[in-house]
Amino acid sequence: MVVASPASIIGSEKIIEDIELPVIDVSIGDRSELSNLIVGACEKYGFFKVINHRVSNEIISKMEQESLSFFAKPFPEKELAGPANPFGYGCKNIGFNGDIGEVEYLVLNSHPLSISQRSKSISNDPNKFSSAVSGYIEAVREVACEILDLMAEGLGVPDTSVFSRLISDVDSDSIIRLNHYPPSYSTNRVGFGEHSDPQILTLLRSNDVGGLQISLNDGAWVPVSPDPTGFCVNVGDVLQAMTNGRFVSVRHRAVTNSYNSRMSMAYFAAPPLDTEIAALPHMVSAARPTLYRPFTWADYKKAAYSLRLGDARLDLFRKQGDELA
Ligand SMILES: C=C1C[C@]23C[C@@]1(O)CC[C@H]2[C@@]12CC[C@H](O)[C@@](C)(C(=O)O1)[C@H]2[C@@H]3C(=O)O
Ligand SMILES: O=C(O)CCC(=O)C(=O)O
Ligand SMILES: [Fe+2]
Repeated sequence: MVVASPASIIGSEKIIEDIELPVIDVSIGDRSELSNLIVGACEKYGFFKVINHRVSNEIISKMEQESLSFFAKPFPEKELAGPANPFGYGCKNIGFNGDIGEVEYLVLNSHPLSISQRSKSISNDPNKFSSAVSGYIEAVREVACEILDLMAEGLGVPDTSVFSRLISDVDSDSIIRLNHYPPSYSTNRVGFGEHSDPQILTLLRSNDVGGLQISLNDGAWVPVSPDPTGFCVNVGDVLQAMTNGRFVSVRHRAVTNSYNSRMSMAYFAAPPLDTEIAALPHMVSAARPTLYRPFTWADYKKAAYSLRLGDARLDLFRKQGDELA
């Protein structure tokens, strides 16, 4: 039996308020400047904010409205869309290994057919729900593809669609997660504990209530100021492996706000299950040998789901001593 540990109270950790995280205006015309800014942010923080993207307000507010309506339902009705195994509605329990947090959520596979089937247990107007979710996914996927192409260009990789091809594949294993963190009234609490995202890239949009924090290497936490008009973008473990550690899959967490509800929606861009993940040849040299053994996305997902939220999954695939050649 797995015993859940209580969601912790935010206490004595070091919180650094005065670091300016990179904000990237993707509407600027100069592609080479844009790709250099993105590469710099991914190397230093594994994280940046995107503004002036092309996802319309209409698409975002339709999605937000559906999310609000779902979380506003009485608990027994929401439970009909659960349990999250891993898709569906979950409350407080995260994953299968005893992690808990002050959050309720809905995780959906990104395929329109799967959304449409599941929407029957989620919404009183399933067609409206599935059209809002599919429209949102299509629009954020386009932004994600554009960002991934700019990354490849900035890294000098000859095949500039090497990353975006994986997430635009019809069999891509991308998912969407809607999170709702109710106010905690007294002390701030951990809503979604420290972790890295397993996939290639995450695009997260939230309402105007803060809570997201990213971890610096020394254990200090940097709060990310909320901006409902932009996206927070972070590198996932697969992109760290494909760039041979040049980009970092940043550890992050979400804490509750004392007075207001935080709502976030995260799109996790992933490759098809049978994709073999290995460092791109361009990222490997004598001075920078391959860090990870090749694995398929299916292998990686299996490992991720067998571990706790905060475990360093990628370390399982790290080459040791004489394997480093
Ligand atoms: C504890 C877990 C929840 C998670 C699967 C895992 O075993 C480890 C990774 C977790 C995570 C983090 C990013 C995403 O929110 C998520 C959907 C994912 O792909 O990996 C969650 C998983 C989950 O909640 O099912
Ligand atoms: O809600 C947030 O700000 C973070 C959520 C998150 O990290 C996740 O869903 O993986
Ligand atoms: Fe995350």
